[in-house]
Amino acid sequence: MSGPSIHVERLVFAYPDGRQALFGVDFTVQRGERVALLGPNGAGKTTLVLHLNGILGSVAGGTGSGRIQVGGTDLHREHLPAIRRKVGLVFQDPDDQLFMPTVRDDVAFGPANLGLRGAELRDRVHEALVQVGMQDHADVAPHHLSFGQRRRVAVATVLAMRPEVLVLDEPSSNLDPASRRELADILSGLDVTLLMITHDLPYALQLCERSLLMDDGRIVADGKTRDLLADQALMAAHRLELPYGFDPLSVPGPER
Ligand SMILES: Nc1ncnc2c1ncn2[C@@H]1O[C@H](COP(=O)(O)OP(=O)(O)OP(=O)(O)O)[C@@H](O)[C@H]1O
Repeated sequence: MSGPSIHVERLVFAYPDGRQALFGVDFTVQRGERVALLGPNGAGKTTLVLHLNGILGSVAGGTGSGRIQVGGTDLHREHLPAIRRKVGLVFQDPDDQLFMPTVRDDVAFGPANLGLRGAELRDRVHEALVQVGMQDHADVAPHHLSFGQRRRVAVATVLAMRPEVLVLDEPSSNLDPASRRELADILSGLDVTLLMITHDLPYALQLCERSLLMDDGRIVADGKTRDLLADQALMAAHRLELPYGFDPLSVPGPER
């Protein structure tokens, strides 16, 4: 299926304390695209993604204006349950998402709330755990897993809702190189639209053909990740730094 998956138009937002975080954000992400959201601390990245399923915005405090559509549905108060099924958020800290006695219970929580029961629920949970390679850990308590495994289970809790859009906040943070690579393989194999906040620029290059660069509540660049990272003036102007010796032009990008 093609067509826009996320469409944001003239999005403006100020927190209840008056702090303006978004100053008119416009972008569209097509279905199945993988897009990195880059930018320095305080650029507005989290504020933007929290709008995508109505956690923030005029519906939930603060003042704002603009238009958000997910899968062609306008984000209005009356569509919030539908939008929240379409947009799955994976937070930076998996422990914010895991609170049940076992991995299976955590992954079942969302679909059970949707009304799934019995074999249908079991199949849904198994499918999500297979997607992240954690099917052999279904009966384990999440706090007995490694951080990398907990992050994969957090992704599974969201995938079990069969979202159209998967939004990840810093998916590679605190992962060792092997876990980082395993997660990249999992994410690149998913059939979803993916929007990923990251300060890990090589990870953005590896996973996302396209990047949006935010600063001061605005999108200041939108293009191929490789081109953005190779633009030294752009990078310096927005306080982004590649690891020492890393040449974005010498690394193969995502195969799509
Ligand atoms: N709950 C809040 N109340 C008031 N201001 C906030 C709140 N959360 C964020 N802000 C402000 O909004 C602006 C954007 O913050 P945001 O967290 O969206 O940036 P970010 O790009 O995600 O940063 P980081 O990379 O550090 O996570 C900042 O100036 C921040 O101080």
